[in-house]
Amino acid sequence: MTTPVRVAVTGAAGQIAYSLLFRLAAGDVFGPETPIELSLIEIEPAMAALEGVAMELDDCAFPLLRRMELTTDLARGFDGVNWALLIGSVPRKAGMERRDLLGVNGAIFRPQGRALAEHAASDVRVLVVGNPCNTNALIARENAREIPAERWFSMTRLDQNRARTQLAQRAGVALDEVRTVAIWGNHSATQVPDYWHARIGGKPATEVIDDAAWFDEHFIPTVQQRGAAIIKARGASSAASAANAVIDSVRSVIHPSAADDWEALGVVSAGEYGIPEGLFFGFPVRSDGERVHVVEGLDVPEPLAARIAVTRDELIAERAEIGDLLPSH
Ligand SMILES: NC(=O)C1=CN([C@@H]2O[C@H](COP(=O)(O)OP(=O)(O)OC[C@H]3O[C@@H](n4cnc5c(N)ncnc54)[C@H](O)[C@@H]3O)[C@@H](O)[C@H]2O)C=CC1
Ligand SMILES: O=C([O-])CC(=O)C(=O)O
Repeated sequence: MTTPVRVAVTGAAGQIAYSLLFRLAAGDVFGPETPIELSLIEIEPAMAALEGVAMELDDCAFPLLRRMELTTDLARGFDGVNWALLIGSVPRKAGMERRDLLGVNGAIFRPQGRALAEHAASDVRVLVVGNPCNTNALIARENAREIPAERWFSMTRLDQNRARTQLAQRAGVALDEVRTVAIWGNHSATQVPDYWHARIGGKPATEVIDDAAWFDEHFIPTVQQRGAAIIKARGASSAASAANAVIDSVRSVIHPSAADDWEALGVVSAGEYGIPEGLFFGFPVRSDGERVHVVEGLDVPEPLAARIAVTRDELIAERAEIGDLLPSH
């Protein structure tokens, strides 16, 4: 029998988790042969709601779901986990930028980093979703340096999915015609949805969509501002699409990438494309099914370089704000 995968989900009674957990337990991420043990982590006021979610999971009678642990205790919650999906945190409201959440959310990720280093399985991989996700990931990782850099990710996949859909709709083609869409930098309004390298039906997107102004004036701002547009329309931040992006992110790490495509993930910079080492930066990445690598050697035209510099500087500024959450303090 296949060994069960043990997955911790923080914020397990929240909106994103409510769209995620049922798909995880159904096998959408690790496949129909892999049993799953869920470690559902919440804060005390949400434990009653979490009991309700767990009852619903029970009531689905998922054959793959072997065990559930419901806890507020990080040592218990992260014990032996192979994956940690760090979602639990406060979402922004209309009028806020994600970075405005650093004060309230940043402190969550320091003890979580420590507990992961002390209790998780030796092969643990961590995906940070709670915003601002790149810098929250930095806080967790800096407090858990025992976990190798290549096992940490922050989520930019929702931006990539948004970008692919915008391109497919504008070109009037099926989604799987759209390939090699990169998201550079921060999961914020400075992110760079990259149309320069995107391909549609095997050709450069800029050849297929013969409307140069559309890319800068519509495509980039639409993707950068999509989260805010959803908050305005729904009165709450994106949840089902975020959960879907969590599933896509994990799958893109554990499965080899398609030969003619790449994925979007925030990873720890090793200095690629001149990004300072240690920052969590959205890059185009490829996986061999075990390990994720940044796609290197892409030409970076000047307008793209200028935009990458803006999002890089924002991440440097965010890092400067969280000094007291780093381990030397
Ligand atoms: N990276 C991305 O692409 C996206 C990130 N997000 C972010 O994901 C986060 C969660 O969003 P939602 O699920 O909609 O929020 P939500 O408010 O519905 O749920 C958050 C849950 O986290 C729990 N929580 C708070 N502090 C916690 C802690 N210290 N430990 C464990 N659980 C804790 C809360 O009790 C709540 O149940 C937000 O920060 C949001 O901005 C949302 C969409 C996309
Ligand atoms: O915009 C937000 O606050 C939630 C989020 O990260 C997204 O939808 O991309």
